[in-house]
Amino acid sequence: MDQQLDQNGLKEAPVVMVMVPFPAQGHLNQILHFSRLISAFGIPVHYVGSATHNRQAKDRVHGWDPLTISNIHFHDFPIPPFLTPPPNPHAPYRFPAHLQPAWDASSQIREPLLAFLRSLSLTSRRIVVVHDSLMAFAAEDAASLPNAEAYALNMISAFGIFTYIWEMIGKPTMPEIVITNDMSFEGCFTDEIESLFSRQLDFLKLDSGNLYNTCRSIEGKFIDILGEEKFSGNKRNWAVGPLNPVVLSGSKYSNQRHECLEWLDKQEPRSVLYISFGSTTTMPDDQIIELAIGLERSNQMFIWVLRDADRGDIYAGEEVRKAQLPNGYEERIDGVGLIVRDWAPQLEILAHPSTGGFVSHCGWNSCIESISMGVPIVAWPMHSDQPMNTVLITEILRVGVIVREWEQRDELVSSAIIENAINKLMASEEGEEMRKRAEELGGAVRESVFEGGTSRVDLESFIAHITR
Ligand SMILES: O=c1ccn([C@@H]2O[C@H](COP(=O)(O)OP(=O)(O)O[C@H]3O[C@H](CO)[C@@H](O)[C@H](O)[C@H]3O)[C@@H](O)[C@H]2O)c(=O)[nH]1
Repeated sequence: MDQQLDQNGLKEAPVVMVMVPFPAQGHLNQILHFSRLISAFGIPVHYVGSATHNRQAKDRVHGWDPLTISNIHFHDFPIPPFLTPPPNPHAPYRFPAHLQPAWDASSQIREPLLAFLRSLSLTSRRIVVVHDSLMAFAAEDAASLPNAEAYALNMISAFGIFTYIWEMIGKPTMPEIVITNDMSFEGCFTDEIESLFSRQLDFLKLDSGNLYNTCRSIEGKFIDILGEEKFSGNKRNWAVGPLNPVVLSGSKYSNQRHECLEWLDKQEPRSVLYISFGSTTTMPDDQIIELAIGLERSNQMFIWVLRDADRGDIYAGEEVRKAQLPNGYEERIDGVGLIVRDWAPQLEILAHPSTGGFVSHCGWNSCIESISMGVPIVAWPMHSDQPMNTVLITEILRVGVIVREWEQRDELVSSAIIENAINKLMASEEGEEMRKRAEELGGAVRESVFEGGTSRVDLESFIAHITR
């Protein structure tokens, strides 16, 4: 925003935005994509975090290059050293509890953040703090300054947020919603993360409004419900998603195209299944074997990203487990399947015309990236909001099939179950209908971010509000 003249003809400092992300890939990513959208309005954006998490966010972004945007400024704040243990493939639950030390240490950015906000406060007309809903202390810090205000950027689906609040307020009857038995967060989190959520509740009351990474064509009904007083306490809401670019250009990877994209170029349209479980899933060895066999028996072409969950510090350099595949597997699948063990360009893979389906744990980024590229999903939820996203994908939007019900989460999923779910999506009439619905929905979602689309209108309304 250019500097403006106030009524005395003096130059007013601009509105500036400070982004406060939560240090996990699926969160760093969304707030960085949001920074790109905001910076396009000429508003200076300050993205704050520890050096390692800022580096991670920049290194892994897909679809655009943050270093080409001069009004996004990264600030490395000191945090105490933290343990960065490997994920435990044999833990009794799939939640990535090994990330807890990184999350605990990152709460220590509060002190440098407050000092930074105070200094900006002296030179800016207004500071707009946009924080992850898990870093809501930033709302209290904003409230301590005369010219700052805070907004929560919600990183999960509106349906997921609705269900979470609805369970918390005692599951009131809601005639406009079909309530099903699988609408519950039971077994999704550890006690530590539940306690982190509860610590945010008082801070969140200090926010001036809520931003959502979703759009009306995906979940208009739930966006409306979240606008009701009992859900948002009369705060303003803006649904500005998908935050990921829907047209990919200027990627920092464009000069060094990943080999899997070259391989995709050679395949038939919509023929390839993409398999990836995000950045927080670690499967035990026996489950990896069943998945390998199920994939092979499905006779589909595939790209499988076979990685463990991230560590708290992805640059710490400790050894990474190399998951074992059945004997001779990689030779047998040569020409049919590709195993990727490094960081895959997911957004580019989903946008590629040869990609026809996605076996996903249903993290919200994966869901909204897949929906915005028109790719249907084989849903295999592991923890957190993923079971709720599965309900949204398979029952509400009907753009996917489920691998196994959430109640069976502790059981080994056999190769036969995996093979059936894959073939239902990739090689059945029902799957074809889902693919058509996914393509239509993708088209509507992409339109929503262009001129006149609902998410664009909400984004412009948010900009008008903060620059008032
Ligand atoms: O090789 C890879 C693996 C992942 N990704 C990207 O990494 C992100 C992964 O995010 P997501 O699909 O949301 O999964 P998680 O990493 O598991 O995300 C966590 O954060 C999300 C946002 O709160 C929640 O919805 C999830 O349940 C939670 O596990 C996506 O943008 C992917 O495109 C890649 O680009 N390449």
